[in-house]
Amino acid sequence: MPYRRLTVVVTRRLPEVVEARMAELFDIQTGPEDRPMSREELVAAVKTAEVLVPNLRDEIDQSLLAQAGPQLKLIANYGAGVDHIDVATARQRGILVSNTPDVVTEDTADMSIALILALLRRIPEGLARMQTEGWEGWSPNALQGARVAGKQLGILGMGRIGQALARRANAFGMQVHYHNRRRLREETEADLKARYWDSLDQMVARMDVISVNCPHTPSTFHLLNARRLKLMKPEAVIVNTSRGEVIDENALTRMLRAGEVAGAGLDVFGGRRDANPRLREMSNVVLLPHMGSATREGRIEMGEKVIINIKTFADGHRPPDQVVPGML
Ligand SMILES: NC(=O)C1=CN([C@@H]2O[C@H](COP(=O)(O)OP(=O)(O)OC[C@H]3O[C@@H](n4cnc5c(N)ncnc54)[C@H](O)[C@@H]3O)[C@@H](O)[C@H]2O)C=CC1
Ligand SMILES: O=C(O)C(=O)CO
Repeated sequence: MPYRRLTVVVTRRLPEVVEARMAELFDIQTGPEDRPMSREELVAAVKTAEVLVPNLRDEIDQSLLAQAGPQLKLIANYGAGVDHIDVATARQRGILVSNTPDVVTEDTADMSIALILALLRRIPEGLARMQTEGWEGWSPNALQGARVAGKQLGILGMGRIGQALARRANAFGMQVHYHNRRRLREETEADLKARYWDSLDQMVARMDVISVNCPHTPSTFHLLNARRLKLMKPEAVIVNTSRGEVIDENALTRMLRAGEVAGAGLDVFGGRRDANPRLREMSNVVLLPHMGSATREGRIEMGEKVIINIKTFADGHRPPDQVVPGML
């Protein structure tokens, strides 16, 4: 039987090589400009697409899915996190959801470790000083940071990225701890030299660095709320490359201002909006514009994953990276 080309709507421009390969395999539609789709455009997309390729900027919620036509069968997300997609509603409507894990793991773990180094070693302050004042010469008391080796790192969410971070932290001589929905196998723990904490509170209270690496789900929303953040040692810092919603950002901002938390390195912000403006004013805060997985290689591999998920589905099989409710 000849292969029927699926109608695939891609909500945002992807790397050229990915779009070119998609165009060979599918009937693809992308906007002429590189900008997020408006709500009206998204509604039009779910009415015509057999496969929708959204990204984390697109809110694929219940009301959008209610307007989807019966032809929509797969949402092949360009990205690992799927907290912008109502996976349960999609399932009820017989729409499969897939994502792009693994290919974002190493790059995002690099960014977590980069934020840890930046904070502990005060790299942004050094950069800013060079840019504004230039170098005034070496001084024993200038810009003393904290030694990375020997610090206790607590990883919240020991999945793919959490484990890749643990390996990096080992190489830097940090002591690795973790809290996860499920405890890892003994051999994996030994391999990662990681100590498991059943109690998140107890782990938070003892760490020098906390790294957030769990997905945003109903059970992780504000998992690090004001009460838990208050348990942190005042000299401890926190980094987040997962999703902003896992931390109560307003509580964190207040505590950073009050000196109750020593520093924060944030790649992600609640609701995927801009960071609290107060955070921008603080020298002990490092903000990045959600660039944890942003490498040329990674963005192409994410596209390749999307293609494999669609192609496998088109061939009558389940996409290899299918996401089901409750899985994350
Ligand atoms: N900043 C960036 O550019 C990127 C951010 N991400 C974010 O990182 C997240 C994690 O990615 P992966 O490591 O690939 O996911 P993963 O699914 O491999 O690992 C997540 C871990 O969190 C754990 N977890 C889930 N709920 C929990 C809870 N309530 N308490 C404790 N642990 C819990 C899971 O058991 C799992 O071990 C993604 O969901 C995404 O939001 C992913 C890629 C790039
Ligand atoms: O994949 C994700 O979830 C991201 O945040 C961007 O790569």
